Amino acid sequence: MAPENLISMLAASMVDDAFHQHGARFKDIDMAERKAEEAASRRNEAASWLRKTVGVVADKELPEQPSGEDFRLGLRSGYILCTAINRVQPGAIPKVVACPGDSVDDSVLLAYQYFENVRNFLVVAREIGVPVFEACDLEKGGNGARVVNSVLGLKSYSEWRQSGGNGIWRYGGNTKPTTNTGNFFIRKNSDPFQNSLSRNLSVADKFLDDHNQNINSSSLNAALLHAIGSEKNSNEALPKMDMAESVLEKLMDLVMQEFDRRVLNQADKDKVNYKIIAEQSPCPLPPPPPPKRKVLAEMVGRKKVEVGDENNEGVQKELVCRLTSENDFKKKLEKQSAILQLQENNIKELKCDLHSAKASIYSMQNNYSEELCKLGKHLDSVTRAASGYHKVLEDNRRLYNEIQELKGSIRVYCRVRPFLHEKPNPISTVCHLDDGSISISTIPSKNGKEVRKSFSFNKVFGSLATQDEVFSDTQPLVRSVLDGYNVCIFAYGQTGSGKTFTMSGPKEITEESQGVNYRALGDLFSYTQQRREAFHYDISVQMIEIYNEQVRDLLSTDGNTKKLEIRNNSQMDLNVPDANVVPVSCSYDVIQLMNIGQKNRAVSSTSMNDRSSRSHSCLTVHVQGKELASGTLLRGRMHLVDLAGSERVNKSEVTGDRLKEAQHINKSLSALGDVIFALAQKNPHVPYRNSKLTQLLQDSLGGHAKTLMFVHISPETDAVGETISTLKFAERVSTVELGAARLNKDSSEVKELKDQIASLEDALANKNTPMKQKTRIAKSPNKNLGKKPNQDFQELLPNGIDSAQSYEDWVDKVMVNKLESNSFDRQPEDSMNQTHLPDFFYPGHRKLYSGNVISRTRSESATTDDSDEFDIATIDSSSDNGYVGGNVDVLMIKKAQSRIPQSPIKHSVAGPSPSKRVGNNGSSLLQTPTMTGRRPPEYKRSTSGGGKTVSRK
Ligand SMILES: Nc1ncnc2c1ncn2[C@@H]1O[C@H](COP(=O)(O)OP(=O)(O)OP(=O)(O)O)[C@@H](O)[C@H]1O
Repeated sequence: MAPENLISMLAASMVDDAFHQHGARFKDIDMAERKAEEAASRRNEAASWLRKTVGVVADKELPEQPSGEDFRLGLRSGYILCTAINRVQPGAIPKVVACPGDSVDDSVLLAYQYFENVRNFLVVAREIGVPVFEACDLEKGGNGARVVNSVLGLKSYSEWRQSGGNGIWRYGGNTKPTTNTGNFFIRKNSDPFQNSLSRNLSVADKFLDDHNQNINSSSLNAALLHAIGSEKNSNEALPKMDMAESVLEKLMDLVMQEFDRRVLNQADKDKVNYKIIAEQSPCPLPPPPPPKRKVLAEMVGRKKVEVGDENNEGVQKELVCRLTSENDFKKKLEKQSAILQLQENNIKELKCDLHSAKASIYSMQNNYSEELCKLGKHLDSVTRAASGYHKVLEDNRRLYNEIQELKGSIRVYCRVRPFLHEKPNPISTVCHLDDGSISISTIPSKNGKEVRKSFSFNKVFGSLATQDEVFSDTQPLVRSVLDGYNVCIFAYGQTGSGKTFTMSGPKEITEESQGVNYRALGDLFSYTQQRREAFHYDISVQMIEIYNEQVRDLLSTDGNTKKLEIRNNSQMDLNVPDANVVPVSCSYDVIQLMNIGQKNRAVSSTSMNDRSSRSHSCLTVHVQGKELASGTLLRGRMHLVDLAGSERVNKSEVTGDRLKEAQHINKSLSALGDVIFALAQKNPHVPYRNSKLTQLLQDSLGGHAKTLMFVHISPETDAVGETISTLKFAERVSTVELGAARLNKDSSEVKELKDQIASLEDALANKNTPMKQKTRIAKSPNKNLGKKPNQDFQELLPNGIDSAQSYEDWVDKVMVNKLESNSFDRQPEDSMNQTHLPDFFYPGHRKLYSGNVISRTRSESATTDDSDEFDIATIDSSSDNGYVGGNVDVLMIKKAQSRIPQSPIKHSVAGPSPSKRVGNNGSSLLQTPTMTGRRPPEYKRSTSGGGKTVSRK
């Protein structure tokens, strides 16, 4: 083998050895830290040996584990070192200059003496074979490691001597004799690199030894010479140790080069590996460690400087650490790639799992969607069935309501007043109530058992019901006025039971406590606003009261309302052009008017109610709507009636005027009872005219109006008698069927015709032509189209009879005859002398509507006492000349009719019911005859001819 190859092989072998043996040992240990640790450990070892041997470590006391600087400076005087060597080898240094302590100045003299000590120590140490240092190493910035190394060498020597001094001592465990004074690379036995180096150096030593014996003949000689670059001197005999040093230096160079080359190769490989791993890694890897090339170059440079120094173990150690860390990094990378591989495998497995999970989810989804589909179908059928059921229910309700509508049943709402005076645990007679029924507990019967009576109504409101709740159930009825229906809402009940509260509100009215009257008008106005695009509405109101059987206009300032002027002058301020019918355009007007009306109403204090209404009040709202597109007219009228309360005079303890009022009230309510009774029994005769009240309500109770009664009861036990009778009465009212409500609708053509008739009528009147008796057979209802009722009626009058006169007399006659003949009617004693209801309560009131109206409703004609005298014919609403609208029964004179062929259709004849007929001037027929008290001589009732006729004398 060539010598250069041998040296290279030696270097490579050393590097291999170092990598192989100690690669894993320094895993994860930081090089600098490790170096520092080791240096500290060696220093501590040296310090502790000095402490043990000399007693002190330094010229002054040092901590247990001194720093490098402290340790080094502490030995500056050389005293401790010399003492230590004398202890190991007594008398080795005969003269040692003692350390003077802190008090002595560090003068030049002392420095010299110290130097002497140090020099003596180094000389002896060198003789013994202990590693030495430079004197300057004890100064600031000196190489402390060499000082420590020297002390530890001394320690080692001391131990060797103590153990008997067998063999040849050599620091580092080498058994080579210590006679040489050369520098050593040898380090502690524990140092890994040292082991490798030692082993390889042993090879070198052996080689050198061999070479020494046969220096000129062996090829190794050339290798060594080559290694030290002294080939030309190969024949010269070199001193063995000098040659060894040169060989070692060269060897170290080669080791470093080999090391550097390998590390650089490894760095390149790592770089490639890192790139591959980074590409495969699912998550970003930490950046690769910086290339070691520069560091190594530095190390190599440093090695060059330090080679030959016995303290270059730091560099060696550092190199080993570098190698180790590189190795660690490689292992780390391998480990990471193994982890990555593992993770890849795991991911593959997970992917498989995911696929299978997905597959099972898809199948589950399919199953579920099938199930859902089935459920959906099932649900669909159930929903259809349910909606069908609901529809059936709804239809039932609708049909029921329609039947009710068709029957025209009077709706009855019951309201229970709360207790007024707060008593602890008041006992209520109302033991149960729900939406449509109420049970009253009556006085215990003789056997002590509580008796309960139950009543059913359209709606029952408990004592906690608010005004708003009460109105909300009334609202649809109110709104139908705008559609052309006649509506009547009246409050009935015992005195103090809450009628006025429901209709108007409490004494101090707020928005919340407003009663039906205010709310109804407010609602009408807001509803007209909603419809303003399609309809134009005119709304007017009136307010009257029936007080002691007298009718008084609560908003009027003239006539029989003189008293009102005295009671309240405020209405003068209103500046209303027509006091009877007041056009209103907004809720504010209405509120003002109603407030005045309320104030004008007769109210007194009784023991039952401190603000007891002593009159029946009626607020009438007239509505005329015009459909803008077609010109069709809709007419509706609404009575809002607050009746005076019935009272037992002995209970209310009234006397004088109050008593008289109570009697009138009770009488009129009794008349109302009679009317209801007759209607409920479907009696042919209904005694409307027995009181002003029944006359007032005649349209609503007997016509085709929508009628609602609020029946009020008090909850107190002492009122149970009145409560029961009130509820019985209300129940009877609810059985009254008025027939379907009729729409008051005139098409524009009808209106035109009416206007024509009116003008013709005027022309006729102007001509003053004697009226011929004419009969007219209504072959069809349309025949009556455009006929004014008066015209019809005048057509029926005999020749030569003044129409107006005859008309009045005729009515009177009929009435008188009827009164005389029908003892069932309980006509009020003073009926003929009393003021009658103002004409605005009747259809065709001239102030509101164009054209005079002679009309009455079918029910009226069918059930009044006139019914047996007249044939009744029904005409279609389209031919209705009257305000009431719908079927209008007109009178037909049988005699006159006899000349005319009978129509197969039921005839409609001219002529109103006496109770409803109005004269040419539009005033109520009822008013005129009774006001005058005259009886019409021209007419008499005749039953000849077998039919229901009215004949002229
Ligand atoms: N639902 C109610 N909530 C609170 N207070 C009520 C209610 N109903 C009636 N009242 C009060 O009861 C008292 C009597 O009521 P109201 O004057 O309305 O009775 P009435 O039936 O009109 O009596 P009358 O027939 O004597 O005129 C009043 O003080 C009224 O405020």
